[in-house]
Amino acid sequence: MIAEVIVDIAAYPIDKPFDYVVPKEMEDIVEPGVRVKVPFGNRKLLGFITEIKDESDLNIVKLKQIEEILDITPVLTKEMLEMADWMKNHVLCFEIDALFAMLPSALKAKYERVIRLKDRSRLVDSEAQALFEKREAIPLHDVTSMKLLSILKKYSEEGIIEVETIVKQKTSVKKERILTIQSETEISKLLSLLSPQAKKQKELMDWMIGHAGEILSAKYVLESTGVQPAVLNAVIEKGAAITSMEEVYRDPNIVDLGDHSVPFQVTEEQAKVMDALMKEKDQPATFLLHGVTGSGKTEIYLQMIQDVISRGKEAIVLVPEISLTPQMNSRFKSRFGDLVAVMHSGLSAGEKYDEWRKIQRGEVKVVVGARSAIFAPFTNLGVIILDEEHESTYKQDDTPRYHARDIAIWRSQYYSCPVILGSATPSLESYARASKGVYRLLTMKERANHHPLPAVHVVDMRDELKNGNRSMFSVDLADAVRKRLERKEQIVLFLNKRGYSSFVLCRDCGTTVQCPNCDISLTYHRASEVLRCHYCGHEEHVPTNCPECSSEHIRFFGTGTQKVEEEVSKLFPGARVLRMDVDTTRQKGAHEAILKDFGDGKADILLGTQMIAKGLDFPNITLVGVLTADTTLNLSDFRAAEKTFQLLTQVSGRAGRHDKPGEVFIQTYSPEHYAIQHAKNHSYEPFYRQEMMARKQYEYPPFYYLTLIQFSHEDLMKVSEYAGKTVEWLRQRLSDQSAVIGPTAAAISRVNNRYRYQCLIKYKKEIGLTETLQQLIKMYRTEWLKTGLYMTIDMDPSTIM
Ligand SMILES: Nc1ncnc2c1ncn2[C@@H]1O[C@H](COP(=O)(O)OP(=O)(O)OP(=O)(O)O)[C@@H](O)[C@H]1O
Ligand SMILES: [Zn+2]
Ligand SMILES: [Zn+2]
Repeated sequence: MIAEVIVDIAAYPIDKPFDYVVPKEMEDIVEPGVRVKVPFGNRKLLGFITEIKDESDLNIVKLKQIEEILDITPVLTKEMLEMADWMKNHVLCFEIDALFAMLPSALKAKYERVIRLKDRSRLVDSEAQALFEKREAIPLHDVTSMKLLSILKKYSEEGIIEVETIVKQKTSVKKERILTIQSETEISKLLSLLSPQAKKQKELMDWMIGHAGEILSAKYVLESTGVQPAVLNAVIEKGAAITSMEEVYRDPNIVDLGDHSVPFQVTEEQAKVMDALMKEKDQPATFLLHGVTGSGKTEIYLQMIQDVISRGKEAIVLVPEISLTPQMNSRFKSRFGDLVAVMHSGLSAGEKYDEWRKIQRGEVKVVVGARSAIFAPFTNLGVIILDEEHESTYKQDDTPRYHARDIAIWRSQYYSCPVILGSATPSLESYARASKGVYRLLTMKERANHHPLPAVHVVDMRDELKNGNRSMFSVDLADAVRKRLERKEQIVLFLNKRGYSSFVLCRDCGTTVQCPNCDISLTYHRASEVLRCHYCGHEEHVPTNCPECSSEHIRFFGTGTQKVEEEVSKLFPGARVLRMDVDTTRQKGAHEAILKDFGDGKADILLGTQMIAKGLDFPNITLVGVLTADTTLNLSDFRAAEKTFQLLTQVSGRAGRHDKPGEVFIQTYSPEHYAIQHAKNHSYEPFYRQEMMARKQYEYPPFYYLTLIQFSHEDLMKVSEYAGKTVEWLRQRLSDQSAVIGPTAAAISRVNNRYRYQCLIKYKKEIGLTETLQQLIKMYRTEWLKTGLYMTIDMDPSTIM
């Protein structure tokens, strides 16, 4: 018996499975989707069995043997193996990269595997009985008899045993110090021996007498009594309590934001949409649900999923970045409870693996998660939903460079179930497809409560400057804020993008302080008084003199959220502000905590970046202020206008969602720009038409396809040489239907001391492009890589910067 194995060796020039001989005794156990350890050269590698066959085309004598089996039941389904086969050509990656993308990281390396006994009474084989005699769990590694392994495989399928992966977390398992307080008599005895100077210890022991015999966490004791840890330790040492470390259950933090647990009576528009969906609930159809902000798209998702669950099927819901939308989480949990798993980047490897297992075992029916949740190992999918489908986070910018939407559509065909792409501002691509009838367009033009969309005012900041207002608040916005503060209503202040916004500038010579490794300005962090590079992590102190001209007139410039916060406290003394940005949300659960506080009315103003633009649904928000609309507009990217329009529409949509009417102020230096004007009027379609004309004229998607090839090298000459070679090579091979543009230096021309170049292929139809690029990759991996060059190919770049 021969197994085809995809091995974990990404630097290899060719992407193909290798044949291995299956040792006789393993024959009953191996099957596609199982992980194995195999010899490769003089190394041992992790691999996946993709196929079992009787014979090899190669000389059997030369074939090596599988060395070890890591799973007794497959971790990859047949569907995943097929999907990987499709992905490697679709996104130009190696099959192994596709397979790894589908699994939680816990299964990517070789972690310890443990067989756990679940039902002793059904252990019938004497060998198995002997194995588990006196033990509930044994390392899989210890089972060397293949006969025994094949018995265990059968048990595992029948649910008598279970194989678990023990994940050794870098941060170690979450443990808490637990105290068992001694009896009253014991503590009284200790008290009598205490020296009279030890007042604090006496205080603590007195408190403990009131809690004699209780089991409490050390944290609780410290918080309740206010004593220092040293005092607690001294008392424990004397014997007033016994301590132990106990593991706390890993539970992805979901804050209950008080959501409806029963379905709403649908509105007329919602009912129409539901009807259309229900008619094709068994069809692999892709729907584009275009509904204005607050139209109740989430309610559609919830009711659709309710139906899917009632038919015994499963649902995947993707959200752009779940840690940014705790409200979504909370809504799904309150409707479906324990049937929901969550998957996002904020979870530890262990938590992710726990959630993944819940899905694989069929314990949950719904997964709500970020991009990679599209690979959730469900086997009976009934619907796949992408909320905010226009978001660029659905595209992975690293190998494998897949778009979750494409994977969703592939899976929907596999299971013959619908895909719902939802957005108030669909991507141009999706809307164009819907207009052509490739997707079904469903529209909701009204808010669920029939209230109007908020009134949007565009403020020309050039006029403010002319009138001598140098503040970042226009007179009108400042007035509006004051009114809300008086009326005790809530305000969202949105600062477009943090990155470039806060840098150090010399007022005499105009120099900005640059990263020594990258071609970009350093960002100023006020809290720690340092300059930091967001590309390579370089950090330095703020200089007192300009590095170029030595002038002392060097100061930070721009509008970071911290600076806005300071200005707010000056302009609106007494206003309570919550700031939500990368700095304030570093800690786990911080997003949820900030939103909960805001929802509970503990602040008047929520100030933040991109992460507050989406998904917020709070009744008391009546004013949204966009401090700087222009940042995204000025990006040298063909999607700049689209991104600006989307962002402004989304953030405006946070205002006036419930009974109180909303108002929005957009501050800009280019008020006449069509992206801003159409956002002001909430007019998606006119924006779409105008933007489509521009795309057509400049030959960009969705009229043309793009492939971006990027190069980097420590040596500037080398990188431009290889980029040039590639362009020549491609021009010789591609038809004259395609344009190869470049080579040019990338917008950020140096990162981490590597110079960056790129070229762009624009085409409408290019048969054989994939094969040509695969040849290019082979050439790169066999020859160019050795010279220190890196090359990446993106068949559907989300940006070309
Ligand atoms: N049929 C309904 N009856 C009453 N209230 C509803 C109904 N449907 C939705 N709502 C409420 O209307 C508000 C807006 O709905 P939802 O958040 O689902 O909108 P959305 O389309 O997802 O908006 P956005 O794109 O801005 O996130 C929510 O508070 C929701 O609870
Ligand atoms: Zn200077
Ligand atoms: Zn840098």
